[in-house]
Amino acid sequence: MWMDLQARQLVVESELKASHSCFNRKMVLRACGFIIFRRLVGRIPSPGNIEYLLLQTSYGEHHWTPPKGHVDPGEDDLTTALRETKEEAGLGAEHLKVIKGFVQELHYEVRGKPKEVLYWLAELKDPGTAVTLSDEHQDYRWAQLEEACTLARYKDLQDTLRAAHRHLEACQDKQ
Ligand SMILES: Nc1nc2c(ncn2[C@@H]2O[C@H](COP(=O)(O)OP(=O)(O)OP(=O)(O)OP(=O)(O)OC[C@H]3O[C@@H](n4cnc5c(=O)[nH]c(N)nc54)[C@H](O)[C@@H]3O)[C@@H](O)[C@H]2O)c(=O)[nH]1
Repeated sequence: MWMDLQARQLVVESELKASHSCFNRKMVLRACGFIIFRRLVGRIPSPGNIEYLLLQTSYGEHHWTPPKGHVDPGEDDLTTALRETKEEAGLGAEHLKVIKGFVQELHYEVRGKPKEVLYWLAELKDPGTAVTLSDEHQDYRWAQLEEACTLARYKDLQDTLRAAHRHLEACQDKQ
C-alpha cells in the first residue's frame, strides 16, 4: 500500500513537471530571422565595405531589426527565418549565402511574455538585389556596423551585430 502511494506520488510529480515544462515552452514566443549583409565592391577592403540590412516596423515604436518573425506551428527554425526574410524583405534562399558557424539567440520580454529570437547570418550574393518591403515595415536601411548599432538601439541586438561582424572578420583572416 505504502509503495503504491509512493509510486502514485512519483507519477503525479513527473506529470506535473512535464505539463509545467510544456506550459513554459508554449508561453515563450519564438521568432527566427537573418542578419543579412552585403559587401560593396570597389570600396575600402572588407570588412569596411560591409553593410547590414535593417527594417523599420510600420507599427508600434517603429523599431529597427533584421528580418525575422514568429515560428508557425510545426515549422522548423531555419524555414521560419527564410520565410520571414522572403516575406519582409523580398529576399529568398536563391539570393542568400548562409554563413557557417554563426547563430545567436536573444531573450527579451514583449508585453510581459518571454520571447526568444534566433538569428543566422547570410550574405546577399548580388549586392545590387532590390529589397521589397511588406506592409509590416515602412523603411529599410543598409548600414555599416556603427550606424546599424545606433538604429538597432537594443543592447542585445547591438551585441549580436558586433558578434556577426567579428565572425566575418575572423572568416576573412582565415582566407
Ligand atoms: N499594430 C501593431 N501590430 C503589432 C505590434 N507588435 C506586433 N504587431 C503585429 O505583429 C506582426 C509581426 O509579426 P512577426 O513578423 O511574425 O513577428 P516579429 O518580427 O517577431 O515582430 P514583432 O514586432 O511582433 O516583435 P519584435 O520585433 O520582437 O518587437 C516587439 C517589441 O520587442 C522589443 N524588441 C524588438 N527587438 C528587440 C531586440 O532585438 N532586443 C530587445 N531587447 N528588445 C527588442 C521592442 O520593444 C518591440 O516593441 C505585425 O505584422 C503586426 O501585425 C504593435 O505594437 N502594433
